Amino acid sequence: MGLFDIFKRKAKKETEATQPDATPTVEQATPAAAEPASTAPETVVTDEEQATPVTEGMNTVVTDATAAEAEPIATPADADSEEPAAVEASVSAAAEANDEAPAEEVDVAATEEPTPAAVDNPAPAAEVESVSAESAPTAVEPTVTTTADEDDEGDEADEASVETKYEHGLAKSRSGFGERLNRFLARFRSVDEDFFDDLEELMIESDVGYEMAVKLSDSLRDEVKLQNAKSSQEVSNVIIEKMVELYEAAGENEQVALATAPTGPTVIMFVGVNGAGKTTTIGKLAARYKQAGKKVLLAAGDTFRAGAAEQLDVWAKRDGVDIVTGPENGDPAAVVFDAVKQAKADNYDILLVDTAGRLQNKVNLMNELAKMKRILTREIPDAPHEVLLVLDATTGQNALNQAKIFNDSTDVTGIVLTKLDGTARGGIVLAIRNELHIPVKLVGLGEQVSDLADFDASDFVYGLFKGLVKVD
Ligand SMILES: Nc1nc2c(ncn2[C@@H]2O[C@H](COP(=O)(O)OP(=O)(O)OP(=O)(O)O)[C@@H](O)[C@H]2O)c(=O)[nH]1
Repeated sequence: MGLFDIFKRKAKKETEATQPDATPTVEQATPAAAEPASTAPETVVTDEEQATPVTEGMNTVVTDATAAEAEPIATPADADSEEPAAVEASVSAAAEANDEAPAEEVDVAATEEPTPAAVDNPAPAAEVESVSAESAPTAVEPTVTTTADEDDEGDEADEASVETKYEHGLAKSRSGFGERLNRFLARFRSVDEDFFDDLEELMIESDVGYEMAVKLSDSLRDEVKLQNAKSSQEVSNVIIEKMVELYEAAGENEQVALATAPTGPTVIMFVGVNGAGKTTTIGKLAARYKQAGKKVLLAAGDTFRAGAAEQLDVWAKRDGVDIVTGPENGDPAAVVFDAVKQAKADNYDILLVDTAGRLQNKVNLMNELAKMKRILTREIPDAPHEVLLVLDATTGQNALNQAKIFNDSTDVTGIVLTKLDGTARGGIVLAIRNELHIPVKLVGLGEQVSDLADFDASDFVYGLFKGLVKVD
């Protein structure tokens, strides 16, 4: 679906939602007020005086009062609060880009794969903890039960709540992008080489990646479409429209829905560096499955980081799901083995496997992940059904480098992009699609249990550009 279709559909839904009855109100009768609140300015930038003045260190002003109210523009301090993405070659180095510096590095190669005997009798290694829903603390989100009659209404409400999550979660990116776009448009005089240089800079600052930035400016150059764009609003629309076109083209045939096992437990393995949000994502996803009536088991496969199993245990209790843990510094493969056995024997629907996030080098990482996968596959031939790489969106290009390393180590089937709410550069989604061709399947839009959403390209695009695109 094209950019303007998305915006028209969403704007229509919003209008319907805000105008429940057909009786025109005084506000509706006024053309200006009938305009969606998100409407971006139609500023014709023709000379110095008319250009929106942008001063480093000051808030950029959106010239249209309505848009300014709806979309407060981030201060440069906000937008620039993230460290410039450093290019790191090793997994350890990439892990250091995260705020939380884990204490230890573990040489997994030194850890023996469990011998068949050990695997057959791994009793001392792991501990299965059953958490009854009654004894568990109340989950952050209330369980919603619906009758069949309420299903349609429920679906609409769910859809609306997902859209709202995206809108709120992407507020920082939207204002960051808006601020950069305003700065760019303030400099816009004519479509010349400086224009394309500035455009590439704008895109790179927004984390869309160098390749995507160049692709975008090249395709705009080719089309010379911008030659006809007279106002800053038209220029802005053309740029965003082209970006969405390239984004959609790069994602053809991507399967974004999470895979499920045809029979038996669905096994999902989570990989990624420490601090990316693996545990939190597992906790959020477990809550979601539990609410959908599934029997869920967690495997605390990160035995190396002190406190990792405890952190997952807190989520298990909160969600009212079961967990298999092992001793600290024990063999994670033994935990995985116990968990998959348990999942099969006790008819669990879902097994979510946490893994270590920090290993000494790529070879160790590869060995460790391969070992876990082998154990899962031995017990359930088509498992793991998903290997989800958890990436922290605030680490920008570093997240891309991590993705390349992990993808070399194990076949990643999808990406969970966390902390999108914490970045002013949501363009990372475009870079991932363009450079990695691994589908983003889930997005983290906050720290609460409900702040996890299936990735939806339309909701994402709307959340990112709302207020910057004008639909006639
Ligand atoms: N704002 C925000 N914070 C998040 C999100 N996902 C995770 N976090 C936070 O990120 C921090 C790290 O998350 P964890 O789940 O512990 O990360 P991890 O990858 O499991 O890290 P290790 O346990 O060290 O391997 C926590 O403070 C989480 O609350 C998100 O989508 N948005």
